[in-house]
Amino acid sequence: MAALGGRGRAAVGLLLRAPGTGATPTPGAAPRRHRHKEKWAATAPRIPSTRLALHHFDTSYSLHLGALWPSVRAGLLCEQKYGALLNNFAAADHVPEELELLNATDFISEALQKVQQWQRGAAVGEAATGCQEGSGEGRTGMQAEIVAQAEMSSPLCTSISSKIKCYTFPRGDITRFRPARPDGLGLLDYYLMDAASLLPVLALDVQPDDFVLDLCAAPGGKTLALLQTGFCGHLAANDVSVSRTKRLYQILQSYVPKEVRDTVSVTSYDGRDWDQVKGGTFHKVLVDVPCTTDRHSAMEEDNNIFHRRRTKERQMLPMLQLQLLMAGILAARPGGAVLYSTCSLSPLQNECVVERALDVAQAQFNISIHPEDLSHFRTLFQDTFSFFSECRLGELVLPHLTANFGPMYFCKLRRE
Ligand SMILES: C[S@@+](CC[C@H](N)C(=O)[O-])C[C@H]1O[C@@H](n2cnc3c(N)ncnc32)[C@H](O)[C@@H]1O
Repeated sequence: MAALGGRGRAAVGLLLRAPGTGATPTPGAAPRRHRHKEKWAATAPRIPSTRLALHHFDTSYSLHLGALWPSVRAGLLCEQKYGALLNNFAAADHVPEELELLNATDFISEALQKVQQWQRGAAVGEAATGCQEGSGEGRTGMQAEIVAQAEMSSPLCTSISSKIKCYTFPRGDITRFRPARPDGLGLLDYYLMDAASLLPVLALDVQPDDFVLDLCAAPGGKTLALLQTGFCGHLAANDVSVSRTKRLYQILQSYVPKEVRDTVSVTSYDGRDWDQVKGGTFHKVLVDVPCTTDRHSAMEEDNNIFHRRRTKERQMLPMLQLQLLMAGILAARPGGAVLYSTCSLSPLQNECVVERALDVAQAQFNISIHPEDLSHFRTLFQDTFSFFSECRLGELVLPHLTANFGPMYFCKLRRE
């Protein structure tokens, strides 16, 4: 594979000059190279990266999220909540019962049941009022609401893979899951992850025999979830980091039987060059990009992208994200879907990257892309997650003390 100069990368370089794609300056920004400043820098007390991150978030997110920011901030600074993704490949039939005894529920099947109830409620209401289908005449306010909910949620109901099961504790319940256990063959019974990370996988809506590309796959939580659908005809899992790719191998080894692992190809390419290998071939592409990982940046000094030494890398993130998204778009076949996701609240890394990709795809490649409406996710999963209702494009899960998942941004694009 060529190291540089993929079609997407060059085109993005030409078009990415607009203001607003760079990260905002923070107190951590590198000083200009003057002798006296270097001397000062060597003796100045080191500001923790977590503090720099919080300062940056306070400045930009208070503007973006307004009155919601203090609550989201508290969520970021408190213990994260997990979900237990059941491993369908393990012999673990007893696990659902064990988890339900603890008061955990599978939030996906619960949401599907809710839609079915709404649909039944809507049908009964229509019958009772003799209201003509689609006309809406004669509905009470309550009936109209039920019908609206049923209609909004039905696209998801038909598309969601009910094979993915993920248990979470109810809002406000901060019980922790026990560590995963092996079955008789050594496969672990569940995978603990941020339950909001499953939403991009559900939105991708993998269908039987789909060719799926996971462009930034390591350490592999979403790869594992994609495999739980049982639908991937072939799964290409790629990540540029060799060390993180090893972690992906370990997860596959611990959760997936050999015959299924054999349908997965793991590579360590720079994802920006992917179109030079296998352009236009995938039905579904997941582009889960590197980002400011806001929760980690607010809490952990280790490997923190707000460290002064990483200022340039951080400022270049939106460019890298755009290049990766473009590579994902070029890897999708016409009619295929691309799912872009981050674990950041930053609109510069979220909506702005998607909007720019739509422009680049049209202007440089004559490819039309349509963002798909995922607002029914908000209706369906409102009991489990707190959503931001004002994204220009895509959906955003906000951390909240009673449902401390996310942040998770996801946006689905359809290639024409
Ligand atoms: C948010 S993480 C992915 C998490 C993963 N999808 C999961 O669910 O476990 C982003 C990943 O992008 C990878 N990455 C960074 N730059 C990349 C590039 N140019 N090409 C491919 N992967 C890249 C990083 O190594 C990192 O593992």
